Amino acid sequence: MTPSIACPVKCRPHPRLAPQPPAPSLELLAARGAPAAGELRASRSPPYLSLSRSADSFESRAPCRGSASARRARAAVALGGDGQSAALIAGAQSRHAIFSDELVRRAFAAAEAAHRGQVRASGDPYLQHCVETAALLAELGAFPAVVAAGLLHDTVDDAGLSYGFISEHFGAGVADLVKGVSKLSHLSKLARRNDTASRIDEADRLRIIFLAMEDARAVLIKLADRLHNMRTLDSLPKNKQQSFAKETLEIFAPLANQLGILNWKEQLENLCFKYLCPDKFDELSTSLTEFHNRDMIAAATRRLEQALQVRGLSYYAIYGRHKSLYSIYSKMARKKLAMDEIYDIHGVRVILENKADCFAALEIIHHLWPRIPGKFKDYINSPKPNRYQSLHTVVLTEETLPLEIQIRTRDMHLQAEFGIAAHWRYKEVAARSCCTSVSEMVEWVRWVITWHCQTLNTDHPSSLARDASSKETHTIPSHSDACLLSYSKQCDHKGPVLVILLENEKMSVQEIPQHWTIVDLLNRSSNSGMPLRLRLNCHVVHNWNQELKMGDVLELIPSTPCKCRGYTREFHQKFDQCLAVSQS
Ligand SMILES: Nc1nc2c(ncn2[C@@H]2O[C@H](COP(=O)(O)OP(=O)(O)OP(=O)(O)O)[C@@H](O)[C@H]2O)c(=O)[nH]1
Ligand SMILES: Nc1ncnc2c1ncn2[C@@H]1O[C@H](COP(=O)(O)OP(=O)(O)OP(=O)(O)O)[C@@H](O)[C@H]1O
Repeated sequence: MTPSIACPVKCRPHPRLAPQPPAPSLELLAARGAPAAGELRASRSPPYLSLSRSADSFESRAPCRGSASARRARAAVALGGDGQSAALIAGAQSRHAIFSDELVRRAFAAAEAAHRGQVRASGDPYLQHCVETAALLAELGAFPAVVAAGLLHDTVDDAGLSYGFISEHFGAGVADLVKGVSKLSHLSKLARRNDTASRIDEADRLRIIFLAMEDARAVLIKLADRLHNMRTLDSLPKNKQQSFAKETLEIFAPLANQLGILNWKEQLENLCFKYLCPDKFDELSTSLTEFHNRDMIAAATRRLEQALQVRGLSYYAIYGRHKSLYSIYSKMARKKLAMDEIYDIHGVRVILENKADCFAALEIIHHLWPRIPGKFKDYINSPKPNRYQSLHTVVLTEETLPLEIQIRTRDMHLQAEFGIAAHWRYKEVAARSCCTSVSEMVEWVRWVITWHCQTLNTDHPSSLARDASSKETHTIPSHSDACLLSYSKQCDHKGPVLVILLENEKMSVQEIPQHWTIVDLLNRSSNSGMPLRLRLNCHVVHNWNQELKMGDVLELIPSTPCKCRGYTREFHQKFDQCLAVSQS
């Protein structure tokens, strides 16, 4: 007898990565890649909420209110917040049980006190943004610490709470996450000011830095923050909408894709599309009504399940997805096609045990629906150069619409999702350079996120997540000092090092060889004279001969231009000595 839609499957761990997080089940992959059959979302339209915001940032900043907000936050943590917040927390709790968690409730109280009086441009309380950011993380199934950090993510930058305060009340783990999000926000702001998104290579490098310099969970929180901000972009002036949308399209949506959070990626892209090309967005949305059938995938999936059962063919998963509007638009532009020439607006995927079952399923499918000539591809017998394997066919359904069906084994599926044929890589990096160590690092982060969400995911429970008691026994894996995929100082990874250079508020993302020092970088990049001082990751630099590492932010604070070109090590040794003497 055929099993139900998705039985838990033991997945093969990626052979090159250590330590391995527990492998994700196909159920999870289905849940994250596309809704499982029977769980299809009612509409693929992006949820455009009507929250609005102010000009330069997403909130109206209150005057310097750090110490007062810290006092209120301290009181709120002790007392559990004030009565006014009851409706917001109750709303959040009704959506996600995690908002009843003790740590999360205290974080809510602290965020409420810290942001009290701050409003969005729409007039909505700022706290609403914090709650929505945390709710997005809760939807992914994040740990309480991550949800708490989501609630607190702006309290350091925008409400004057300190790292020490958060660490004292919520632990160093939560404080580190908040600090990480702050760093990412800072870099993102610089990137917007410098229009980094317009320079593809720099945008690529910036994403890599984001992944390399922070705990993957801080990136998750930043993504959730950006998704909610994109959903509430309406009241910003047009130029701000454009710069947020541009940055989101080039940096945050690809990040979500690399991390395997496809649902967020699609929402971000659709929102960017709406703000960047409003006319095209409206035109395609209208045309799509002709080619889009909300119920077709669920109906086709049911029919296919029944047919497989009748033939006694077991399968691991069957699920479908509607292609997003932005993906349709991109494919039309890339291939110069009209909408009626896009055959995968509706798609279904079937995952089976072995090759023979794949071909048997193909035969069943071709009996169920007439095939569209010229659309069958046998990547099982003829794998793509990147080792992607699958059978693809397009059939015409009862609704007289094309349906693309992909058929593969679970190993082929894991290869397509996590291996060299991984979707993010196949889509985005083919045309761009991406060194092996960076690819591996992204794979690692993706595994971590997948593992993290699977373990905790409450909306799509897996065999692992069902046992609530198992939650606390897992912590997110991290690189050991010896791990080659880590970019920590101790590691001797083989790829280039990416650092951020700030000069007069101008930011550039620089690729430098391993073991380069600050002096090496200055010699290469500066032509505007000798900087008076340097700051590395916000600390004044005394030793200019120190090596730079992945994700370092080097700030040049210039003095008057000087005619001498080049910075010799000897000069800097002397300079350092002078500095040391003057500071002693
Ligand atoms: N992960 C992954 N998916 C792939 C790869 N190649 C194809 N696919 C999937 O298969 C779908 C269709 O691929 P093909 O049958 O080769 O079709 P195509 O030549 O791209 O063009 P169309 O037939 O117009 O879609 C893509 O939209 C992807 O979903 C790959 O290398 N890696
Ligand atoms: N037939 C299908 N059934 C289920 N999921 C699919 C199917 N085709 C693609 N997907 C998944 O849906 C997500 C979004 O796919 P999308 O159509 O945007 O990109 P794509 O498949 O690479 O298409 P293309 O390159 O043709 O534009 C990806 O995770 C992809 O693996």
